[in-house]
Amino acid sequence: MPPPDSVKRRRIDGPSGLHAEASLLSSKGALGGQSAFPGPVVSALGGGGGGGGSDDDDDDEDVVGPPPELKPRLENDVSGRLHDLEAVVAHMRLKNRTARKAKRLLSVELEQHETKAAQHEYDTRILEAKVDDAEKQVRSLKEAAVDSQKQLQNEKRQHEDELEDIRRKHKRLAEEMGDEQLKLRKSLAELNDALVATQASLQAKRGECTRLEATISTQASDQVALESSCRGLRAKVEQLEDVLSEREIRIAELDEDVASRSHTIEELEAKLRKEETLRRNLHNTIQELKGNIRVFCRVRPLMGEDADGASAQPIKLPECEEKNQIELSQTSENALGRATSKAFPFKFDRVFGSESTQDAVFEEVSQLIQSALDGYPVCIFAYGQTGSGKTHTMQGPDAISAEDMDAAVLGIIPRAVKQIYANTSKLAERGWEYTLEGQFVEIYNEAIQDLLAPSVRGAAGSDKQAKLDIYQDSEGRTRVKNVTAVSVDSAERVHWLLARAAENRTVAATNCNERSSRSHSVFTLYLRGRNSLTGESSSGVLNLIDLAGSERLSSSGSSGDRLKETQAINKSLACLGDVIAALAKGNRHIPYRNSKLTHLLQESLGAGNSKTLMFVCVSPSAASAQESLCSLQFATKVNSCQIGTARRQPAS
Ligand SMILES: Nc1ncnc2c1ncn2[C@@H]1O[C@H](COP(=O)(O)OP(=O)(O)OP(=O)(O)O)[C@@H](O)[C@H]1O
Repeated sequence: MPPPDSVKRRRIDGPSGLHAEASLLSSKGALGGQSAFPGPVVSALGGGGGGGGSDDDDDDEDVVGPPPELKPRLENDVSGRLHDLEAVVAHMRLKNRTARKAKRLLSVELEQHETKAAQHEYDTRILEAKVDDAEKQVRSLKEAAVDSQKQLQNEKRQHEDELEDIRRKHKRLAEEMGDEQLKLRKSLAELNDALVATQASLQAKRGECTRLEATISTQASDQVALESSCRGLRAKVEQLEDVLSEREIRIAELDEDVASRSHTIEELEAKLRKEETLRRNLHNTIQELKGNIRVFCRVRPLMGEDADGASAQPIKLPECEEKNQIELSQTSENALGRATSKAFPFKFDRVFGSESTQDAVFEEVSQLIQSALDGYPVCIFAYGQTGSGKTHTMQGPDAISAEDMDAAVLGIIPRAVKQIYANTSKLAERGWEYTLEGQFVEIYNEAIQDLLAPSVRGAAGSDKQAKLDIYQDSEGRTRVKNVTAVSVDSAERVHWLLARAAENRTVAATNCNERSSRSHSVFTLYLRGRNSLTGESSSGVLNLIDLAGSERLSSSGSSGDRLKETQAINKSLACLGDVIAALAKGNRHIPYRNSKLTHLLQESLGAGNSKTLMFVCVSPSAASAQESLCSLQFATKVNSCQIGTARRQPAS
C-alpha cells in the first residue's frame, strides 16, 4: 500500500524539517520556562521588534525578556507613566506572539509525529505481510526438504541395494573365475604330467623296442628248438588223453554209484520218518494201555520238626517189585481207652519213597511229556496237604530261579521244557518244526491271576490286573483272556519264567506250614509242530499244576481271610474230584464249570484224548497222618477212574 500524500510530502522535507522541529522544541523548552519569567528575555524584547510586531514574523527567533521595570514617577508625570505602560504592553505583545509561534510549531510537530506513526504502522503491516509470506515459504521449503530427504533416502537405499547386487555378482564372478582358474591350472598340471608320462613311456617303449628286437632274434633261434620239443610233447599229450578217457569212464561209474546211494539214503530217511510215526503211535498205545488217568504217590523226607517223631513213622512202603504200594497206619484209642493201630494199604501206578530223587521221578514222567510233543493234551497235577512236597516235585526247591542251580534238584517243569527242547532239535532233522508258547496262572479264591504279568499285586496285595476270564477260542479251545503268553524260545527261558511266577505267587502263612501256597498254579505249554517233509502236524498242550494245600478246615486252623481261602481251595479240589468221577462214570454232563480250575483244564482233562497224571504227595510225619490218609483216599478214587481212549489232537 503506498503511503498517504502528507507522509510523502513530509518525507521529502527530510532532515531539514526535522532539524526545524528540534529547534522549535528547544524554543518550546525555553518558552516552558516562561512562567519563571527570566528577566533578561524581557529586556532583549524591549530592544527588538517592540510590541507592535506582526504575528507572521515567525522566522525570527524571539527571545522574551523580563517585563520592564516600572520606575517611581511623580503623579503628574503622565507621559513617564504612559511610557512605562507602553513598554509593558509591548512586552506582553511579544510574549503573546512567541506563544502563538510555539503553538504552530508544536502543531507541525504533532502532525509530523502522526505521519510518522502512520508510516510506522504501514511499514509494520507490510513487514507482517512479508513475515507471513516468509513463514509460508519457510514451511513449504521445510516440507519440500522433508520430501526430498525421503526421496534421497529411497534413492540411497536403491543405490545401496544395487551396490550390494553388484558386489554379490562381483564376488560370484570372482569365485567362478577363481574356480575356472584352478581348473585350468589343474588341467594344465595334468597335461604337463601326461606329457611327462607320455615322454617317459615313449622312452620306455623305445627301450622295449630295442629289447624286443633282441628278443625276436633270440626267439627265432629258440623257435627252432621249441618246434622239435613240441613234437615230443604232442606225442606225450596223446598218451595222457588215453589215460583221461579211461578216468572219465571211471567217474561216470562212480556217479552212478553215488546216485544209487543217495536213493538208498532217501529211502532210509523215509523209512526213518515212517518209523518215527510208528514210534509215536506205539508210544501212545503204551500210554493208553497204562491208562489215561494215572496216579503216582510221593513221600517226602522227614524234615525239621517232623524228625522228632521219627520213631513212630506212620508210613511204610512194602517191599514189592512194582514199587506201587504204600501203607499208612493210624493209631487211635478204643472205647476202653486202649491204643489200637489200624493199617490202610494203598496201591497206585507208582510209589516213590522219601529217598527218591527228582531224576527218578522225572524218568517216569518223561513219557507223558513226549505225548504232549506228539500232539496230546497232558495234565500233571501235584495234590497233597501244605508242605507235603508238591512244589518241590513240580518245580524244585524254592530258589529255582537261579540258573546255575544244581540240575539234579530241578523239578518236573524245568526238566519237561529241557526234554522238549532236546527232542524238538532231534525231530528237526526229520522235518519237524515246533513253536512253544507258555503261560503261567494261579487260581486264588476262585479268581485267575497272571503270574507272568510284570506286577501282579500292589503293596497292599490289591489286584491290579486286567480281568482274566476263561473263553473258548475260534477252534473251540479253552483260553484265558488277557493272559501273558511267553514264547519259550530256549530251555533257559523257563528259569526266568519260574522266577517271575514265584515272585507273584500268593503265599500266606497258616498253622500247617511256615510257607504255604494258598492257590493253584497252572503252567501251560502249547506245542505246535509241523513236518514239512511228511505234511504231518500236531498240536499238544502240557499242563503242569501245583494244587493248593488240601488240608481240611479243622487242621489248617484258619479264620478270616485264611478261612475263605481254605474254603475256596477245598471247593475247587472237590470239583476236581467230581469231574474225574463224572468222567469215569461216563456221565453226559461233566461239571467242568463248577470251578475255575476244572473249567481252565476242560480241554486237557478227560476229553477223550487227554492224558492225566496225578502226584499225591504225602508227609511222612505222624502229625500229618490224618491229612495223608485223606490225600491217599482222594488219590485212590482218582486212580479207580478209567476215561475214554486218548486220541491225538490234529493241528488246526
Ligand atoms: N522229596 C523232597 N526232598 C527234599 N525236600 C523236599 C521234598 N519234598 C519237599 N521238600 C521240602 O519240603 C518243604 C515243603 O515242600 P513244598 O514247598 O514243595 O510243599 P508244598 O506241598 O508245595 O507246600 P505248599 O502247599 O505250601 O506249596 C520245602 O522246603 C521242600 O524243599
